[in-house]
Amino acid sequence: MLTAKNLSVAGRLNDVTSALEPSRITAICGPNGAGKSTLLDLLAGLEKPDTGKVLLGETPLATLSPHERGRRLGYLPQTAQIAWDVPVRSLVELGRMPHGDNNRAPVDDAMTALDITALADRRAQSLSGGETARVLLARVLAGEPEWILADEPLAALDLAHQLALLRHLRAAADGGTGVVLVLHDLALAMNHADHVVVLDRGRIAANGTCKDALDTQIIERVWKVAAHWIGEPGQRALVT
Ligand SMILES: Nc1ncnc2c1ncn2[C@@H]1O[C@H](COP(=O)(O)OP(=O)(O)OP(=O)(O)O)[C@@H](O)[C@H]1O
Repeated sequence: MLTAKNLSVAGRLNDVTSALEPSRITAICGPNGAGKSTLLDLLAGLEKPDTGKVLLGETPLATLSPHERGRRLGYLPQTAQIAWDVPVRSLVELGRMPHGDNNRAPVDDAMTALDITALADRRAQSLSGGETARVLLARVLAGEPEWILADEPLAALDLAHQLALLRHLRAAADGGTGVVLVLHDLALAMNHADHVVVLDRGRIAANGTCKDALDTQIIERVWKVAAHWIGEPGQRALVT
């Protein structure tokens, strides 16, 4: 369990308490500025709350060494950039750094899952935006973290790569990994998450199953948009 207990950060998160379960995909949704990235940064231990704490199991995240945090939590920021112009494969291999090994299998698996094997020898800074996003995600997956914390991981991906990544994340969740995704696309959250946390102005506005948390009344209250869902479960579309 990854627990955010009574967190607050001045002006950004105001008393957020939420528990995230392993073996499922949790979507964090909410309007611009609601505090989604702030919450993810706190869950990843990259930012310290003014009050409250984050627990990984029973252990306060703040007491873990950066090394252990890096091994257990795989984090992909919203505006991920590649600082070093190394070959793509070397960049993905950096995902193994917290383990101190050069285990090839998880690196190969991650590169296959993100369809970047053909890019292995390309210089990282020569890639397109979507290719860059896939490479950085592969680095996270190569670390085989207990938790994947990703801020808008699907935003730069084309449809086929979105679906491939979602299949991979589902397989990871089925294997016990906790997957936490910040998503703006409410239909992706509705169709692919198991659980949704809706943030509104730094507070939790809804926390439950996709159907409950993304109920049209909540969408109207939080996003100020009148909308309705159409289609079958798993294939729903939001019509405004
Ligand atoms: N380092 C910071 N210092 C002060 N305020 C910040 C900082 N980073 C973000 N904020 C503010 O905190 C609020 C929440 O920001 P956050 O990035 O968590 O929102 P978000 O829900 O991820 O938004 P978006 O959908 O636009 O990415 C915003 O009003 C933002 O301007």
